[in-house]
Amino acid sequence: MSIAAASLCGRWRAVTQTALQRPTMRSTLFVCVGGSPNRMRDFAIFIHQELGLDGDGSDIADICAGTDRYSMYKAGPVLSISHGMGIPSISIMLHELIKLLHHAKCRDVTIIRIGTSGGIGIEPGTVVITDIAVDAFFRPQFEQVILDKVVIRNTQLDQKLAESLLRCSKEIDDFPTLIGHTMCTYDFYEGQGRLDGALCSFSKEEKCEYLQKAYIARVRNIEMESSVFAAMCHLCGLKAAVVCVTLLDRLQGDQITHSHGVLTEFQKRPQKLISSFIRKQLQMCT
Ligand SMILES: O=P(O)(O)O[C@H]1O[C@H](CO)[C@@H](O)[C@H]1O
Ligand SMILES: O=c1cc[nH]c(=O)[nH]1
Repeated sequence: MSIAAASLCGRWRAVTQTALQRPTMRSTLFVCVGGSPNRMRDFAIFIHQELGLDGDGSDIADICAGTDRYSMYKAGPVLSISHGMGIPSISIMLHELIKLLHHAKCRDVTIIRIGTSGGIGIEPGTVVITDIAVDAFFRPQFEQVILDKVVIRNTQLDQKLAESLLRCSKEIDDFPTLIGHTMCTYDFYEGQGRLDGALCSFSKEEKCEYLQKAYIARVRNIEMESSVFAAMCHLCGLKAAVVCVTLLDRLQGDQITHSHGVLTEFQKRPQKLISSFIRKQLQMCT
């Protein structure tokens, strides 16, 4: 365990056990993760208000304030944690989180990544619930190098949870939501077939051909964490989902051109869906 995680352990145990012991909340803990510390703070405040907890939540404290590697907030039975960008970053956070959940004896944990992504052939603003994460070759697997060996791990997410989330989205009906494959890459630019990075070694035609192949392989969005997230949660027996809004349609271009206001509203969509889902799970009225 890293120093950051070790110093958190006592506090974490108190935090998670309080959540588990709340009689009205039942023994359910929801962990929501996403790249940006600000987004995850906003989500913590939003869910605090949605759950009708005391106050407006604006004084919520970062449980991980001792490190700037990630932020963690607690609102009732919900933990909201940032993980940075990319597989190595989320993987470190998940190792530490899963150990802490274990030491705190947490049971019945549902973990959901709420993020952003690039869509393929779907309207920008669509929320994609991932059924399986695939790699850049459209294979449903995550390759973990351990010592000098490549270990292949399963990237299947919880199908029942994905279907429950889709049902929940139909009740909100404010924005399009679908279930599809999510491609997880190691890079935002060349790794996602962008022509506008500092380096680019392929033509527009090659890029279009690749993204069309992805669409045919049932990939509906691209992001950078889902495969290791799915693999680690699957191996550790955590019920997990990935719910990402698409900021653009990659078949139309590479640059995110919507206004700040539109993008802010898009980023709220997975949060609204997850809030509605959590409220239902806790059997609160919508
Ligand atoms: O919206 P978040 O959770 O930050 O995730 C997406 O955004 C980042 C790229 O801008 C990558 O980490 C990608 O997975
Ligand atoms: O195109 C995009 C948008 C958000 N995040 C990604 O990884 N890719």
